[in-house]
Amino acid sequence: TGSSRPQRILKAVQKNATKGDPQSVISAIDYYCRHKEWAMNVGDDKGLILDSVLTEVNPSMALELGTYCGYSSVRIARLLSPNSKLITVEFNPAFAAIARQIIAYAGLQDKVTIVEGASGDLIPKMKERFGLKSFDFVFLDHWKDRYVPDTKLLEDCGLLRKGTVLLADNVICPGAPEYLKYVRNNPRYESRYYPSVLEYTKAEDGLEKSVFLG
Ligand SMILES: O=C(NCCCCc1cc2cnccc2s1)c1cc(-c2ccc(F)cc2)cc(O)c1O
Ligand SMILES: [Mg+2]
Repeated sequence: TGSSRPQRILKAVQKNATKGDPQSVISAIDYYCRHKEWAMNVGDDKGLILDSVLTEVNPSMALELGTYCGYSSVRIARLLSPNSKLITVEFNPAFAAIARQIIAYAGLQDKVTIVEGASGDLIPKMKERFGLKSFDFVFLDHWKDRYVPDTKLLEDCGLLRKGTVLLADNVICPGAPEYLKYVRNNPRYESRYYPSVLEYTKAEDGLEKSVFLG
């Protein structure tokens, strides 16, 4: 049994990035996934949009659904103010283990909590587990058919507040058509589409930003 793709990504970070330097970790992953082997990170094109939305929101409490190798966790956490936190949820324990090491290599372990499990099970437990009122920012990057049920779950669990920003990856490729319908036809959301490309390719993809109006 050889190494996994996430393990090879971790190796590339350890070889090419500088410990404690988040930007060098991001660049090392982007270089590896563009020139050696593709992987489902949000990537550098959509990453710039993620950065700009994050800088605008400046969240104290952020949630990410879908950690994978921790690429977007590093992108998000590097821009958080002191004392702000990111909770990131990953279903696959092997992915979570790699992400923990990549986030630590970037020096961001104090800002990021990785939680393993299914979003549908974990979201209802978040308030009590983390003593939080609500999220200021949510990045959806997990199973595309979970975007709608989990958004409804976040609403029902009182984890969204007036002004919470949801940012969804892959709304074109692989696609989240039900989610686009849900947020675009819902008076409780103000939505905007940011056109871009699928990570490391020329295929069309984009991010949907939706502000919860309460
Ligand atoms: O599937 C994608 N991401 C989700 C996988 C994570 C599964 C989880 C479920 C779950 C449940 N609960 C909690 C945490 C989690 S994490 C994905 C796929 C592509 C892609 C793949 C092939 C292709 F040809 C073109 C695009 C691109 C992307 O940017 C993606 O994000
Ligand atoms: Mg994605």
